[in-house]
Parts: sequence; structure tokens; C-alpha cells
Amino acid sequence: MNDDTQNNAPSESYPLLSKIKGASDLRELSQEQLETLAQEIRDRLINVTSVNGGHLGPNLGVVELSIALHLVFNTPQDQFVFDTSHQGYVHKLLTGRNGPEFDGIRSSKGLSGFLSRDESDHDAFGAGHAGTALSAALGMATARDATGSDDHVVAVCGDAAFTCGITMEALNNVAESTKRLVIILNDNEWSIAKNVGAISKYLNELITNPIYNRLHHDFGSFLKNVPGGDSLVKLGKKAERGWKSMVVPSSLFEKFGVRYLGPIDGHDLPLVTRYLEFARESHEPVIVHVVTKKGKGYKPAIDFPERFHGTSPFAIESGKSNGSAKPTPPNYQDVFGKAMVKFAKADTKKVAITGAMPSGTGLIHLSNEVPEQFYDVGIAEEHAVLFAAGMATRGLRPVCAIYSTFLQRAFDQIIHDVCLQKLPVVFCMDRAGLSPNDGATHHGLFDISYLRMVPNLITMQPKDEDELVDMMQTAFDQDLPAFIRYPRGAGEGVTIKDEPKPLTIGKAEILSDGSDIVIWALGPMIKDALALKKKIEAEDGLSVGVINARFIKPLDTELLLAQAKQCRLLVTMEDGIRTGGFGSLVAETLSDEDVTTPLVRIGWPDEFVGHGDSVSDLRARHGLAPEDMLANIRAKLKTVDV
Ligand SMILES: Cc1ncc(C[n+]2csc(CCOP(=O)(O)OP(=O)(O)O)c2C)c(N)n1
Ligand SMILES: CC(=O)[C@@H](O)[C@H](O)COP(=O)(O)O
Ligand SMILES: [Mg+2]
Repeated sequence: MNDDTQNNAPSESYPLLSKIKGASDLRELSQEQLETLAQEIRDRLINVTSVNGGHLGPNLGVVELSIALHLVFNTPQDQFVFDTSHQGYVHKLLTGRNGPEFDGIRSSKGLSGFLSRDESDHDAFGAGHAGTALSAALGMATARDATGSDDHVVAVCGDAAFTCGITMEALNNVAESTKRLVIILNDNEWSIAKNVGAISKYLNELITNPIYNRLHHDFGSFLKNVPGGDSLVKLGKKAERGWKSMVVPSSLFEKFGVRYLGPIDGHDLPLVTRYLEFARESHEPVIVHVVTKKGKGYKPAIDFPERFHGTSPFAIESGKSNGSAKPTPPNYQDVFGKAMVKFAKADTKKVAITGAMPSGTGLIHLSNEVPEQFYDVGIAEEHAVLFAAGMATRGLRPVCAIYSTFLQRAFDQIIHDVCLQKLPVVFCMDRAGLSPNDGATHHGLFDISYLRMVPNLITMQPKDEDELVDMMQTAFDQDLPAFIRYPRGAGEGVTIKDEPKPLTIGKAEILSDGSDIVIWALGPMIKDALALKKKIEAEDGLSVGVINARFIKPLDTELLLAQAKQCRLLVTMEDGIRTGGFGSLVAETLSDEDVTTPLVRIGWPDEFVGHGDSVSDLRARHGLAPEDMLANIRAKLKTVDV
């Protein structure tokens, strides 16, 4: 597929790509063969992600860049650090991972969708959260200098990575830390949504400013037209740079002591290669600004860059998702987003903030319908939370819609700025629980534990999408920081009331009574609890109660203790890590009251959970399949007199 307009199915054969085991194989190819290889890589990316889903758009945009990187540098001796590393598929293909493991990327049988040190020596640094590459690469370069090595370190950063605070913290430190660091700014003007903020506008100026471009590129010929300029040209590059800095506004990067090269066409393989060769020999930190097109080579991905940033499986010919256009039941993110629209329309003080993820959080609905109450602050979760805290001091009711895993970035802001000052910020944490295909960097398994220890907050989890809206109302009706956690994907298919009904803070819901065993479950685990009840009552002849815990903090201690004193066995079930989780809270509560009722805590073990095909697949692989949970309960029953 040679241009962006054709839509026919990509080739299924990859004669050149199948011969590439490493950089040396690349260097044997002619320029023409390299262009053919680029096409084969695009075909492979499209074919595999059409089945598995994945980050097709970002990877199509870095095909030439990745080839050039491996032509010029030698991994693993030289080290590449990809920011977020969702755009690392091409790097994987070029470093010996083009077999069945690539066909299964992001699934149980295949590669991670991100770089991982455990996966390959060519993956110098793992990632999944944005904004880490420059900092880590700077650490590597500084360590290299300190140990007298002479390999190269290259940070590959997207334009939106520069909206991250950590990236700017690292940029501030580059010139003082090392003389040799190559930074690639892969500028496609997109984050997941369109990139935002002053940095994005500035980068766009660099790309579009004709003066800067022409002068910057062709300063030598410019000098020839200036009296005395000729003699300066003879003085060579150093003089040129001196002159240029007077005539051409030096870039922000040069102000930070980093030599700026570009902007160049990131799809012109020979040009990118030449610039990387120059950067490799540079004796000062250098940033190469490459301009790329997200989705290059596949028209649907170019036309819909946000959808193809991280796509679900799709039909190649049409680009249409294989899933139903309108997922039934609706995804939690859309229930949240539409409810937020209603709340915002009813009260101008209710606003919502995203960190560069309007679609994923569902705030796209608010952005479309009530844009004046919608804020996208870029990939800047720490700022998002502080920004909300500031808003709350002025009477606004801000909602931070940030995935559970990405909210980890703002843990200090939660403690130090929001809860210590009791500011009524509402946090809607989607992707609480598993994000199966994304894996360890994206599962939301820690928020119950990391929030439990913070005073002055409320944490709750709904049993279904109707209760999510009730919990939003509950959060708005009180004045403490409030956190609502809910899973990735579809709800339970219940009807959502027109008018939400606020809940009584700290009160759980008895779904069914039981005198032998009582199960306290959170969110999607309630379904599993009801299934266990049915099985145990039918097969073990015991009576099982099920409680929708609803509130993690404050826990419904009154009901818990009353039930613990009359039942034989308590069980907790949470889609979070067991360590310090909901079950730990229940155990501590029983212990504080000297209640000795035996307790089984069902949750994720104290380990990182990798990527997999689905929630049930990962549960089965980590001893959390329904039969495992039943066996766990039965094993405990043997030790108590029931
Ligand atoms: C801390 C954090 N917040 C949000 C995300 C979600 N996310 C993944 S990639 C991405 C956009 C990255 O844009 P850019 O760096 O420009 O790379 P591109 O996809 O354009 O190649 C975002 C917001 C994340 N991975 N990490
Ligand atoms: C790379 C990244 O962090 C995002 O693209 C993330 O993969 C989105 O996850 P969802 O698909 O769950 O929105
Ligand atoms: Mg980008």
C-alpha cells in the first residue's frame, strides 16, 4: 500500500522483513529495498493489529524513523528509550521479534504492547506511562559518562510527551548532566486526541514558520546574500551558528542547552538517516525534530487518528471496528461521560478535567456538548489534580477523570493538596481493575490500597452503571474529596434512572442474607459472589449472604461487625491487589474489635500482572478463576466448624 489513499488489503508476505534479524541485515539493503521494507512493515502492522487491536496509528508513523534509528545505531550496545513505548512495535520487528510472538502481540501468547526489559536486551527501558523516556535516557547517558563507556543513548519522545512535567524536568537537567544525548522529537501533532497547550502550539510554529524553516535550513546561502556573509561562511559551522542565533530565533531547546535540528520530514528515510548520523557524532546534547503523520500508509488511521491511536480489531478494507458500533451495554466511560454532561448542564460550577484522554474517559461527550466546562490539560495528571484543587477553592466542583493507573502519577497532589485541605474534588477512575491487553503498566490494581491510607476522603465502587451515576451524585452532595472507581468496558446492562439517587455515605447494600457465609464484594466481583453463593448453597448446603460493599472508605463497619458476629465465615472480593486492599481493611476492622470470625480475602496477589487476552484469562492465570475462588473458600471451611 504505497500511498495514503489506497485501501486495499496489505500484502500477507514479507520477504525482506522476514530476513531482518538485526541492524546488520538492514545495512545490507539498498535504498530501494529499504523503502520496500518500510511497506512490508506497514503491511505487517495493519494485518496484526486488525486481528489483535493495538497502537496502529503511532506505529505506522514511526516506520522510517525506527528503520533509520537501527541503521545508524547499534542496539543493545546503544540504548533506545521510547516514551510510553506504545510506538515500539517496529523496533520489535527490527530486533528479532517478527515471529508468532508478534502475531500474538498484546495477547496471552504474544509480546507486550510496550517495551519491556524482560522481553529483549534491545528494550533498554520499559514503559507504558508517558513522559518517562527523557529522564531515564538522561540517567543512562550520565551513568555511561561516569563509567567511561562510549555507547549512544537515544530518547524517542512524542510531541505529547513534552506536555508531561517529567519530560520538562529532564530537559532542564540535560545540559548540566551530559554532553552526549540524542533526543528524537517525533512530532505528529497528536496525543491520543489532538495535542494541546503552549508546547504543542510552539512546536507547530517551528514546523510552519517559513522564516525559521528557510533560515534554519539554508543559512549558508542566506549568509552569501548578506554583506560580509561570505567570509563568515568560510569561518565554518561555529560562526554560522553564532550568526544564526542572532538572526534566527533560537529554539526553546537551545535555550535549554540542547542543539535543535529540524524540523525534517520524518518519512524521508535518507534524510532522517543523515540527521541521525549527524546527531550521533554530536558532542553536545541534540534534539532532532522529525515531523511524522500518525497512521501514515493506512487511510482510515490517517482520517481517524484518535480512534486508531489504540484500535480494537477492525476490518482492513473499511477500517471499521469489528465490535458493534454502539457497545451494548454501554461502556462505563460513556455512562460517566453522558452523566457528566447532565450534571454540567444543570450546574455551571461542575467542570471536568482530562489528562489528554477525552475519548477513553468519556469526557468527549462533555467536550462536544458543554465545551466551556471541559478541560484537557495534556498528559499532566499531577497538574490536573492541582488545577482541580485550585478550582475547588473558588467554588467550582471539578471532576478529574483519570484512569486508576495514571492517577498514580498524582499521589502527592491527592494527599498534600486535595485531602489535607479537604477540597471537594471528585475523581472518576476508569480502568480500575484489569486492562488485559495493556498489561502491568495499565492495570488499575493499586488504587484501593493507595487511597485507603489517606485521611479526609471517600472511596466507592458501584455494582453497575446506574449506581455509578448515583455515586457521582453522592460525591457532589458532600464536601470531601471523593473517588469513584469502575472497570474498563461494558456495564451490567441495567437501566439508568433519569434522576440519580444519592447514597448514604458509608452504608453497604445487602443483596442477600446468609447465616453461614457472608461475602462482601466490590463492583464486578459482585457477579462472581452471586455465582459462588448459588454454587455453595446448592453443593455445600450452606447459606450464603452477599453484600454490595459500595464504600471502601468509610467502610460500613456497623453492618460488617454485626454480620461477623453471627456468621461462620467472612469473604471479601475485590478487583485490586490484596496487599492493603479492601480485604485488609476488613481484617484490620475485625482485629480492632477483637472479632475472630475467619476471613478469606479474594483479590490480586502481591505481584505484577502481565498482559493477556481478557479478564477471565488473566484471572485463571493468577488463581482467581471461579473454581479457584470456590476452592479457596472450601479450604477455609474445612478449618472452621460450619
Ligand atoms: C501518564 C500517562 N497518561 C496518559 C497516558 C495515555 N497515553 C498513552 S499514549 C498517549 C499520547 C502520546 O502522544 P505522543 O507522545 O505524542 O505519542 P504518539 O502517540 O503521538 O506517537 C497518551 C495520552 C499514558 N500512557 N501515560
Ligand atoms: C498507550 C496508552 O496508555 C493508551 O493508549 C492506553 O493503551 C489506552 O487504554 P484504553 O484502550 O483502555 O483506553
Ligand atoms: Mg504525538
